[in-house]
Amino acid sequence: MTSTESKDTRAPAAPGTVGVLFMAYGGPESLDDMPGYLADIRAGRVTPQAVLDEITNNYRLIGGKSPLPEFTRAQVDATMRQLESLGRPLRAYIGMRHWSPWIEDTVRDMLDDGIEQAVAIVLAPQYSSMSVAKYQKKIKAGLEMYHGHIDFTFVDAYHTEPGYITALADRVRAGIQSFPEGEREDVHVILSAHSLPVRIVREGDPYADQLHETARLVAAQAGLSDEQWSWSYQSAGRSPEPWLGPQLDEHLRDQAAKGVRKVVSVPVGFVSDHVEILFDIDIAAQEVAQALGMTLVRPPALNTDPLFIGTLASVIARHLPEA
Ligand SMILES: C=CC1=C(C)c2cc3[nH]c(cc4nc(cc5[nH]c(cc1n2)c(C)c5CCC(=O)O)C(CCC(=O)O)=C4C)c(C)c3C=C
Ligand SMILES: [Fe+2]
Ligand SMILES: [Fe+2]
Repeated sequence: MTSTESKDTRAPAAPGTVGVLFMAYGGPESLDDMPGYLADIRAGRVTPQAVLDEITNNYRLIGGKSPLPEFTRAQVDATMRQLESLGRPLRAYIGMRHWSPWIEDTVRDMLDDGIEQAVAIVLAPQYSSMSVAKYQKKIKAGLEMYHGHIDFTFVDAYHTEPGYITALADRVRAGIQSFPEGEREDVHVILSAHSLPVRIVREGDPYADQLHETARLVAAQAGLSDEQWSWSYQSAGRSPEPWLGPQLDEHLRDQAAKGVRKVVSVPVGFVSDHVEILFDIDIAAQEVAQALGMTLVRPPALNTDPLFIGTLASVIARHLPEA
């Protein structure tokens, strides 16, 4: 069954069918969704009007909605097609953390379908108490809310999976090759990911370490020397406490001060196009780079790259209960 099949037309699952629950951040499907979407992300705290206006405008500039739900559905369908070769009865489900289809509602659908065993994976390769752990808590909340039991196996992280690393290294190489041959030696690669409050990492969160591990593997596989690449965070939230840095805009300024004029930007923590790439890099960071006299190239996001889809399929296959 594909991820797009409607709940109304879905038959009960055959006995022994294993549910595969793909979870993603969620995104507004129109500008009207913005206040509700932000209220959920901000856990009900009122979003100041200026912040709401700014973020709404960012979405307007990338087409008035988040492309994340569509890319998520495409990733899920492609992964399930690969998993068909296992010859096992599997059924795909999608649950979003901050927008519909909400994880809790999807868990209810799984219970209604008679699913008893399931694998849950987040479309984010690095584990954090602020991301993956929160998705997993929502599954537990759904089971409590609907008074059911499903034996879930959780995928916590897959940040060193070879297919994922190769797909990113391919992007680094493609970005460098987009410059004329004689200029490629001067290209600097910036690998980045969503920032997190410093406090969370000080409390022992593995997110930053896992990101650095991913980045080192990607740089090594792309054959970059230590001078040819650097690390940056991006998309820090608008809260007063310190977030992990350097932020992409200040990092670009530092690199420009060192004489860098050609940049390849590869966000490694995001697996599909959404506002943190399409606005934060393609518009905001691009503007900073241009003002600094830099050329910034951002290769395509992973989306349905076969290497990445193969990674998802293999990670899920390894977490399936014994047949
Ligand atoms: C590991 C941590 C986080 C990841 C990964 C992440 C991905 C991610 N975020 C957005 C969009 C928004 N995030 C916002 C706030 C926000 N994000 C995180 C953490 C991660 N996000 C935190 C801790 C916060 C702060 C929440 C709070 O209590 O205020 C926001 C709100 C506006 C803002 O503060 O900038 C948006 C929008 C996407 C699309 C995404 C990856 C798919
Ligand atoms: Fe976020
Ligand atoms: Fe964010």
